Amino acid sequence: APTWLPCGRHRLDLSYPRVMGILNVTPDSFSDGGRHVALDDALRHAERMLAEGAAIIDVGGESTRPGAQAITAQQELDRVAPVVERLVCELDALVSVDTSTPAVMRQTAALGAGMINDVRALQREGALEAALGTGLPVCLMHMQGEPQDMQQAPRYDAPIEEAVMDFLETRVAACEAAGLRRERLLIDPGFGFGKTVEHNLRLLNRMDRMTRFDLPLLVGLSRKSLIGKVLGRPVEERLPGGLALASLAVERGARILRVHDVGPTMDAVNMTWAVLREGCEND
Ligand SMILES: Nc1nc2[nH]c(S[C@@H](C(=O)O)c3ccccc3)nc2c(=O)[nH]1
Repeated sequence: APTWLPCGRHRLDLSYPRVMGILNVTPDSFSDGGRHVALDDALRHAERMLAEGAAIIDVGGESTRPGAQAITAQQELDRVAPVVERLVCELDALVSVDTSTPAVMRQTAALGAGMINDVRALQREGALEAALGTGLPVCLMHMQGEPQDMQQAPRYDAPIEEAVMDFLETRVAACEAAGLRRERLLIDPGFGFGKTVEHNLRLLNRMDRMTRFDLPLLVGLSRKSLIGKVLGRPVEERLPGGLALASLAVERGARILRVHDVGPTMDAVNMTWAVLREGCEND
C-alpha cells in the first residue's frame, strides 16, 4: 500500500497508522441554540480532535442512522459546506467528507476538502464522475442495502469476508475503468453496514486478507453496536471495547481508524504500532 496519499494540498503520511476524528453535523447536533452556535461548537470539537492527534476530520451531513429519512442534496450541502469551509480556512485541517452525493463531493472539494469518504462506494448516479473530477482520494466502503433497512436481516451466500472483498474488488475495478487512479483509492469493510454481530466479528478476525488489495485500509468501529451487543454496554460506555478493536484492526492492517475518542485511540494505536514496528526492523 502507498506510504503516503496526496489529499488536495495535504500529504497524508500512511507509513504508520493514523486517526480520523468524527465530526457529526446532522441536525440533531444542531438541536441546541441554532446554526452559528452549532458551527462554533463543531469548530471547537474539531480543534480539540486535531490537538489530540487526529490526522483527518471526517464531516458527515447525512444521518446514516437506520430508519433516518433521506435528505436532499441541498440540505446535505447546507449542513456540510459551512463546516468544511471553516475547518479548511481557520484550522487548515485535512477534511474528509462523508457523502455519497455528487454535488456535495464537487462543492466541498472546491472549498478545500482533502478526501471523499463514500459509504456507498461511488455507486450513486454521477458519483464516480464527480469524485474523478475532484482529483481527491476516495474511500470505498462495503454496505449491504441502505441505512434504512440494512440491519433488518443481513445475510450472505458466501463467507462475509469473501462477500466484502468481492464487492470491493468490483468497485476498485469500476473506478480504475473510469480513470480513477488506484493510488487515489482506500478500502473499508464497513463494520455495522448490513452485518450481524457475528459477521462483524468474523470480518475483523479475517481482515488481514484485505491487505492483498495493496490499498490503504480504513475502518470504523468506534462506539458501534457490535461492542454494545458483545459487552452489553450503552453507546457512552463503549470506549474500552472500541480501543480493543482499534488495536486488533491495526494488527490486521488498518491504517486509518475513524473514531469519536481521538486521544485515547491515539495511545492504543501508537502502543500497538510500537510492538508491530519493533518486530519487523530487528528480524
Ligand atoms: N468509511 C467509513 N465511514 C463511516 N461512516 C460511518 S457512520 C456510522 C457510525 O457509527 O459512525 C453510523 C452507522 C449507522 C448509523 C449512524 C452512524 N461509519 C463508517 C465506517 O465504518 N467507515
